[in-house]
Amino acid sequence: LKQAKSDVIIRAVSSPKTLLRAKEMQIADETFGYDEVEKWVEGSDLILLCTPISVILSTLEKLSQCTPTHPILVSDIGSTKAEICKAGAKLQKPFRFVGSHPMAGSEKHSLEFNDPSIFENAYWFVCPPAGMKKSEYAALSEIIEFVGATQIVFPPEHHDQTVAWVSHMPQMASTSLAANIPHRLLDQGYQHFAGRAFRDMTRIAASSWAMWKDIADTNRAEILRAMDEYIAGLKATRDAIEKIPHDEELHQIFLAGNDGRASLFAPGKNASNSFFQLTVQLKDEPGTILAILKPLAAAKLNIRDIELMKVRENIAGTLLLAFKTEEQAHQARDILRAENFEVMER
Ligand SMILES: NC(=O)c1ccc[n+]([C@@H]2O[C@H](COP(=O)([O-])OP(=O)(O)OC[C@H]3O[C@@H](n4cnc5c(N)ncnc54)[C@H](O)[C@@H]3O)[C@@H](O)[C@H]2O)c1
Ligand SMILES: O=C(O)C(=O)C[C@]1(C(=O)O)C=C[C@@H](O)C=C1
Repeated sequence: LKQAKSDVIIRAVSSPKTLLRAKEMQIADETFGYDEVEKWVEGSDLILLCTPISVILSTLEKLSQCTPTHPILVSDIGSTKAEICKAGAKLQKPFRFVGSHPMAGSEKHSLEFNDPSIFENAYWFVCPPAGMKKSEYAALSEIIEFVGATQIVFPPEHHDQTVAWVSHMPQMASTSLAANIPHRLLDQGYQHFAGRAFRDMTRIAASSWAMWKDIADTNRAEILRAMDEYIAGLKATRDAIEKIPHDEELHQIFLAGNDGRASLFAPGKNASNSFFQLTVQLKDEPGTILAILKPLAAAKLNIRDIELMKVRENIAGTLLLAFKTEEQAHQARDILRAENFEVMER
């Protein structure tokens, strides 16, 4: 943001350790401690609250005690919206509040894991109160656009119902899976035999309790509903397996699963831009990723997404590359094949 808009002043509010690091990384112009509320409120145009939800709620309470001298747009990135928007609506002028939530993140935290491309092509929910004009939250929309995300305007309750299914329940499923590896496996060290499926499904089990306890607390009913639906589906799959060799029921569940997964990538309502993907087998030697990226950069091919797909730790694995157009993907495929890489289209 600083590079694109030199007149923007970024004020960071955090712990002394994080503020020091933010200064070193040149991502903050001014720094403030948590308790210096009056100081960081006065003179700000936009305040974006990025703490755990309970702290967003208590900060909104603190803001309501402040009397800044000019208009301030307040927003947040909390993963649930109904309760936060209700609290935000209580802020008086010159504050105005609009809730928001980027659908992108990571199980990792701290500045060291910052990823400037994390919001690229992600959806970013915005929940304005009834009657608020677009122009009143333009500063937030500008940030969303700047980081390459797509703004989706949604009512807060509708947001919470939706993300309960597509984000919160999957977190609970992942956590439950990782929390329940039976001792008969752990005691023998057999968890190390886990393939990519188990590793993919449990990546977010490494997520922070500080973040998720507040999500569970502020979207309890919807998470319970989504989990009940998921558990019923899991039970139906279990029961279908019991009926083998009369396995038509399981077959139908697999077909429905194929369709559900494919629906994530299908064009249609709310579909994000589709991508053309390649997989490249990595060679087990130093600099292999650079050897792939360098000729693509030289050909000015813009990689829209990149993922290191490892089957196990400590092996070379596969690199997944995504391009915006089929033509770019084909050009990349030909360049890499000429460099003797094994490339497949997905
Ligand atoms: N991680 C994700 O995938 C993700 C995605 C979208 C939205 N969110 C939301 O973003 C918010 C932050 O999550 P995160 O993953 O960035 O967590 P994080 O742990 O990386 O960052 C939380 C920040 O809040 C600060 N903080 C913690 N307690 C505080 C307190 N008492 N007073 C002031 N500051 C405090 C921490 O110092 C840290 O800088 C949450 O509300 C979460 O729901 C997270
Ligand atoms: O680490 C991840 O990929 C996440 O799960 C991030 C994720 C999600 O995609 O569900 C989790 C919670 C947030 O509110 C938004 C994003």
